[in-house]
Amino acid sequence: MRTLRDIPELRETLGAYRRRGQRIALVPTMGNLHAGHLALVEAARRHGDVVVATIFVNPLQFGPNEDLDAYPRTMVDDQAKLEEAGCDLLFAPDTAMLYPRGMDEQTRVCVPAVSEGLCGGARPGHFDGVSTVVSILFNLVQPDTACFGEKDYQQLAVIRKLVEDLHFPVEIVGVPIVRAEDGLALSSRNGYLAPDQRAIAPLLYQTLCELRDALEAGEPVTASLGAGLARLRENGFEPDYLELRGLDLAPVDESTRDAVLLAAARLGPTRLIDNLTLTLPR
Ligand SMILES: Nc1ncnc2c1ncn2[C@@H]1O[C@H](COP(=O)(O)OP(=O)(O)OP(=O)(O)O)[C@@H](O)[C@H]1O
Ligand SMILES: CC(C)(CO)[C@@H](O)C(=O)[O-]
Ligand code: BAL
Repeated sequence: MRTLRDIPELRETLGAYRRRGQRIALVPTMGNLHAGHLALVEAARRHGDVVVATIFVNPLQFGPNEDLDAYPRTMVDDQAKLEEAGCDLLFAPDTAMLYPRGMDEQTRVCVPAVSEGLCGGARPGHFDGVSTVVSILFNLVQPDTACFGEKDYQQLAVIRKLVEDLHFPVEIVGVPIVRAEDGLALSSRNGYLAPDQRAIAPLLYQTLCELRDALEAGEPVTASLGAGLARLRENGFEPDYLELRGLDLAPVDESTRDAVLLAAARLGPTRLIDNLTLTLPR
């Protein structure tokens, strides 16, 4: 696996693949790779002849009081994991390579409506940062396919709309959430959890599972969500949100059947997100 850090070299290398008629599958990440990321690489291998991963901790999607500086950077480990997983090329630019004018002057992409509320409400500007960097990566790599995790459910919805609205010729593949044995969704930020917090963390997923069972059995939505929030708070979580939405993230109404429970909650300084789909009874 080759690691490239600059744009001209990336374009030249990808041009050669394209001239040979090879399909390119992209896996964008922020690094500190775990089995969730490697599931994206596996999906990419099924969808393309050449797998290109990117590692870039994107300052544009972090708020002023978020963990940009603390975010784990583990390049040597990540390269070994990608190589082992069958990735062909890693693009790992620095900030000046992607944003040569600096943050303030950077042209931005905004995907309205679907970026609002949920994580977009708790992290203002976050999805503009994601949409901007993903647009840049799509323009640089020009992939046939790009793989994203369903753990970041709203992000996936934002990217699907971005691709439609800006007519990117890229097929978006959503990859199911990879979990630890106790149910906790794998995430780089799990590494911030102290042992006592790590022991409590699976309760987020357990709460979603219990809520799913209650809602599928016809329990009332508002009261069930209220009980879920109370359970999280009693156990030391500070929830940002716990919501039931349609699969397209529209609010639910009497006609909604397929739906998704979405949650974000902080345990100390660590922000965890998770989601679970379900079918509401008639
Ligand atoms: N457990 C997981 N299962 C499936 N996909 C995942 C999982 N964790 C992350 N991904 C996906 O990997 C891609 C890169 O995510 P990222 O590098 O931010 O990892 P992360 O572990 O989610 O980190 P963070 O803690 O910052 O949320 C995204 O498409 C994300 O949805
Ligand atoms: C898609 C992404 C790589 C853009 O920085 C990031 O938001 C992530 O890791 O999910
Ligand atoms: N996994 C999405 C990237 C972020 O939280 O900034």
